[in-house]
Amino acid sequence: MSSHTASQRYLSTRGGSYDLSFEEAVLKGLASDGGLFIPEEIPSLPSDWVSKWQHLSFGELAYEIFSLYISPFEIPATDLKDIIRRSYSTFRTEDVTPTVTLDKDKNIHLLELFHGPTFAFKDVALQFLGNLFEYFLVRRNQGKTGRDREHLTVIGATSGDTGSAAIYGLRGKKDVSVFIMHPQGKVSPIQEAQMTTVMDANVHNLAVDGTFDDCQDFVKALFADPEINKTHRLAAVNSINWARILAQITYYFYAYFNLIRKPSFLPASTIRFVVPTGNFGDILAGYFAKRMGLPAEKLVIATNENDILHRFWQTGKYEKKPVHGKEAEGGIPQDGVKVHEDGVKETLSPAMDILVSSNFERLLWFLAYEVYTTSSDAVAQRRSQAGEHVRLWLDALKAEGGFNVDQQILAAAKKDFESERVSDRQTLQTITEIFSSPSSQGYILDPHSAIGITGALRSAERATPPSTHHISLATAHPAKFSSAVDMALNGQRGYSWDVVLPSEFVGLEDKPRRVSNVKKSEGWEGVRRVVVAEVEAELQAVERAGK
Ligand SMILES: Cc1ncc(COP(=O)(O)O)c(C=O)c1O
Ligand SMILES: N[C@@H](CCOP(=O)(O)O)C(=O)O
Repeated sequence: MSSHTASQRYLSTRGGSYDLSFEEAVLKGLASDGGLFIPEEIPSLPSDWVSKWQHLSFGELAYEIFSLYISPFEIPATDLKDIIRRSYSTFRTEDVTPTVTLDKDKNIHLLELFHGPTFAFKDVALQFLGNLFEYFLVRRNQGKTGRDREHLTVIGATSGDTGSAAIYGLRGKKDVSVFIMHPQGKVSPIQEAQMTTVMDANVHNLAVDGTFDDCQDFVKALFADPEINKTHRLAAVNSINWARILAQITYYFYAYFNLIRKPSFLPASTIRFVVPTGNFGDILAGYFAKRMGLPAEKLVIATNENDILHRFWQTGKYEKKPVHGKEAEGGIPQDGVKVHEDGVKETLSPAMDILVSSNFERLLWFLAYEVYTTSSDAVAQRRSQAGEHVRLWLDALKAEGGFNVDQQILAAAKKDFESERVSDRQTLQTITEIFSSPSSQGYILDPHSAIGITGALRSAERATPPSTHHISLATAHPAKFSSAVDMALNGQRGYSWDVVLPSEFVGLEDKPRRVSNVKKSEGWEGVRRVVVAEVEAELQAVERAGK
């Protein structure tokens, strides 16, 4: 009997690697052919999943879901349970990801994902990933000393939230150095302070004078570089890492169970999840949940004015197209709004200022598999055919800045997803309206979560049957984005910034910081130089300290 089921083995979306274990997929992060890892098969739920799972705690539910993707021969049940317990014990609420109802009449609910250490949804996955890295390293390094020990060099790109969540998940961990690139001046002041005030020796912040996409390109270039891969074991914390997606599946199920317990949820009710989307990681976890059997009628992608995904769902064309300030919907605040040469627009929801969404590649693989392969072919052949389609699309994106899919692929994408594009003007309006609405009682949304709620309200307008419930994902705490929140709420009765600010953030911006600057013009080779030098210095310091 095989020790791994198909859902516990991993392949690359570009067809270059297959039959990898969960540990290999997680530690490699990105496949050597440039593809992303996905399980060879999406597991189905046990037939009694509702009765068996509906009263489980968040951690217990996570264990049931993770076990479908991780063989117990790789991580024994007791160890996996312990990793999960430690990962979610750092959250400020026992519920981990509670759901609140914002509008009873319209059945709009908010899934709050910001109760972890850095106040953003990334903590759900990165607390887990940090402990997972540690677990694998302890196991691999047993009995080894000095330079014989395996050392992970974690490289990440952030538009603000992944960086802080990764740093908090990995700070102080043995045998791991973590390098986080952020676009200089384009993350919020609190996000920047969260990252750069962490003084643990294994944490390295790099400020790049470019956009998030530049940082993400540097990460991918480093993973593809044979030179650094010879000397360093690189690992990914971005949602290119499969464990990030896996960990995010849990809250879709958890929210579902919370919802079906509500008296307003009737047997005939349907559910839509609305997800503020940038890199397509969060919503991809919803897609996995849906494919596993979670009864979600649709997943609604809500983008800001960086709307490559929305345009794809409208036209079937995935294209990096410059967004011109004057053309942008809503038109405010236009003065001083920067549109970068590559087309990324600086919006009030900066964590979603992303042009190319990494995880879209994972969805493309499943669409190609569904549309272009037939069940009469051998499974291995079907997988490699799907990989070949993905490779061609991604090559065209690189060479020509975009690609078109045919109507069949677009129709398959529309089966599970809808999309909405939300302007800055609308984002502010939603924050104001929700705050002043009697039904939501002064609730303060952060701008990303406001994009989700705007999408939910629009979807509710057209959703049939009328008993549709919308669960919109609240991806960050409002205190992380003071300028947008202030812009929307200043002067509103009952609003004061002091009420928003958690004690954890008080004084954070005055603490000493450590960050190195990297010029975009130095390219990924410039980043490589910094990484190599700083890892070496760190290892020498560990040796000197005799640890
Ligand atoms: C606050 C916030 N909301 C939404 C997103 C978009 O999530 P995803 O990139 O998984 O689509 C991000 C960043 O990724 C974020 O930091
Ligand atoms: N919004 C993200 C961008 C990186 O996305 P990831 O989910 O792939 O890590 C951020 O906050 O850094």
